[in-house]
Amino acid sequence: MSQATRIERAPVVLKLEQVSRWFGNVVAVNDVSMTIGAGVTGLLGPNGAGKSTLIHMMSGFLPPSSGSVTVDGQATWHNEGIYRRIGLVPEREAMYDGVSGWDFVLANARLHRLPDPKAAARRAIETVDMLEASSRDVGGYSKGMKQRIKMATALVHDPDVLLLDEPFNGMDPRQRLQLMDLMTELGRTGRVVLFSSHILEEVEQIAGGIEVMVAGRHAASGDFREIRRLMTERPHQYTIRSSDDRALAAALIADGSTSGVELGDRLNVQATDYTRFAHRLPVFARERGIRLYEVTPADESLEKVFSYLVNR
Ligand SMILES: Nc1ncnc2c1ncn2[C@@H]1O[C@H](COP(=O)(O)OP(=O)(O)OP(=O)(O)O)[C@@H](O)[C@H]1O
Repeated sequence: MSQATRIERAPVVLKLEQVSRWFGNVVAVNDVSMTIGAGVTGLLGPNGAGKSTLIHMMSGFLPPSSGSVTVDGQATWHNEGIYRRIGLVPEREAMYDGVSGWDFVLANARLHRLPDPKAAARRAIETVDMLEASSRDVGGYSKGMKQRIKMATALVHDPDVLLLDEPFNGMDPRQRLQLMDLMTELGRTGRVVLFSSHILEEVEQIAGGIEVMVAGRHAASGDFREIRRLMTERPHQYTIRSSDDRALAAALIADGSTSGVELGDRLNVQATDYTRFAHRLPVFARERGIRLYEVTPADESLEKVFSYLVNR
């Protein structure tokens, strides 16, 4: 992706004060207060934690049941002036297959009543490096390409606040890196860039600060290293696929960084010392000529860590 516009702007503040939102009897967001400033912030939490609900309220598409969500002191809900300052990349795809990427972004530029919608659409599409493919129909795009066109749509009016719901879903490693660079650049130019994820490692790579949600509640906030340290004190579970799971399991069990391994379709490992495990695993594999195909943090373990944060 090409570099985002470098225009510096006055730092923006997105503020939530005692925000709750319920759907019938379900409390999706429960008394959440947070202040998010310029830069990249990760909104982290297990499935169903309330991340999407929070993002919808931040974007002004959903009213809080109680409390307030403001950008620079102005409520986001039902506020047209604020809509012009916010860009949203929703988790779900709300795109028409028979429409080209170009038309999709242009339609949004027109909805924002931009003075030169074509120039704005072109700039946004260039930013996400999709100019060449933009004349093709969205139906033929890969998941990653759709994600980039959604991003162009959110950027077309050059918003101060960019909200992204699980933006890395379905992206290959190269696309992930490109998006991470773009988000970092946007954050550096004074914008609020907030993205949700349930994957800790993703957030770790780009977020300056993090906000952790668990079961609708605000569980932790602020410095990533501090929260990470709390998390590393708990055992982490990983699922591994390799060319020789059995030999890898034997090596790991002999090492002090794991407290348990389970050999089935895949190799499940419980790492007690995360740093040592992350360092030793590739070394073991290389020494034994084993190829590592996949190392994935298992979600349940993160959920345990999250609930640990809430209950501490
Ligand atoms: N429109 C709705 N009607 C009823 N319940 C809802 C609605 N939207 C969300 N919920 C409920 O609110 C809770 C929080 O959901 P939300 O989608 O905000 O979580 P999330 O952290 O984004 O999860 P995920 O990572 O799975 O998207 C869940 O229990 C969900 O079932």
